[in-house]
Amino acid sequence: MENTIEVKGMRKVFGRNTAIKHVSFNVKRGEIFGLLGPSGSGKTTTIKILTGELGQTAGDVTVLGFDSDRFRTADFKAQIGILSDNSSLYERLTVYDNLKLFCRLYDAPLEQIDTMLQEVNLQDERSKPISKLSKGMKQRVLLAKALIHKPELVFLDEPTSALDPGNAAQIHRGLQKLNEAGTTIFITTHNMEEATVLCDRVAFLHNGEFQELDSPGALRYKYSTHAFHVETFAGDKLVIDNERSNADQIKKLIASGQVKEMHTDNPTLGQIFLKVTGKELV
Ligand SMILES: Nc1ncnc2c1ncn2[C@@H]1O[C@H](COP(=O)(O)OP(=O)(O)OP(=O)(O)O)[C@@H](O)[C@H]1O
Repeated sequence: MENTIEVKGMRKVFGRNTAIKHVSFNVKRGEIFGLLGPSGSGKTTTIKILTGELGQTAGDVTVLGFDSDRFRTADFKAQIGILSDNSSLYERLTVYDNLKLFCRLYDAPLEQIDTMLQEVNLQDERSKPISKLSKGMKQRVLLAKALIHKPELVFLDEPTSALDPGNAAQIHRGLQKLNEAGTTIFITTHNMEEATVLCDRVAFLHNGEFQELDSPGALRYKYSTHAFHVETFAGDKLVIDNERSNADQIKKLIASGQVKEMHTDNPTLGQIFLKVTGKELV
């Protein structure tokens, strides 16, 4: 199976509100796929459809070879992990006991618990009840819960939104490791840096449709003016088009030893999103 997720003409209507107008895409096996969009653009709705929590109004949705009418089966659930707003924990039980429960539920070996606690940097909290944890710590337990049964495909809805940069970076490293081991990851985020660092491909969701779908690098190249921005030690700032006819000028500048900084102007994903949709990604 080349594609882990296949979506054709997906549409979702809530009463008079069309949350997803018409969306088609594939997620390749082993890929980290990022869905980017501002609040209310339909990211959570998309994850809910792909995980069987909501039915689509129209369109064909296949995940891990299962058609959407089989998303509620235990077989399907055993192969996916989900971290979303709806994920919950038993507040009075300890971190360890929570994860033990989920291990039992999914028939996962208990040894997985300590490995997972290490991955999410919560070894010291293993005997604390959930009610005594910070929001960021709870989020990390939820992540451990989503991954405890080693699912083939993981859906992460804004996984690092409650985390400080240090913990977010650690989670990113953990997700990269997980992905290197073969897990496909579908992630939604507002965080452009997160998307740039983590995702093989990203889609921009706006007004219920995809506006762009490509790798962060390809999008940054596509929206670049390809000009060199040069700053000299004397404080002069030059913009030189990346043209063969400017090669001599660039050569001379470098030879003069006066170049303090030189870079191309590849825009950030946030800037591209704003350009494409006219909206900030917040
Ligand atoms: N159960 C529901 N009933 C009615 N409308 C809904 C329901 N769930 C979502 N919507 C609407 O669908 C649209 C998309 O919402 P969704 O939660 O998918 O956005 P989102 O991109 O995940 O936003 P956020 O980043 O704020 O979580 C919104 O207009 C929302 O009000």
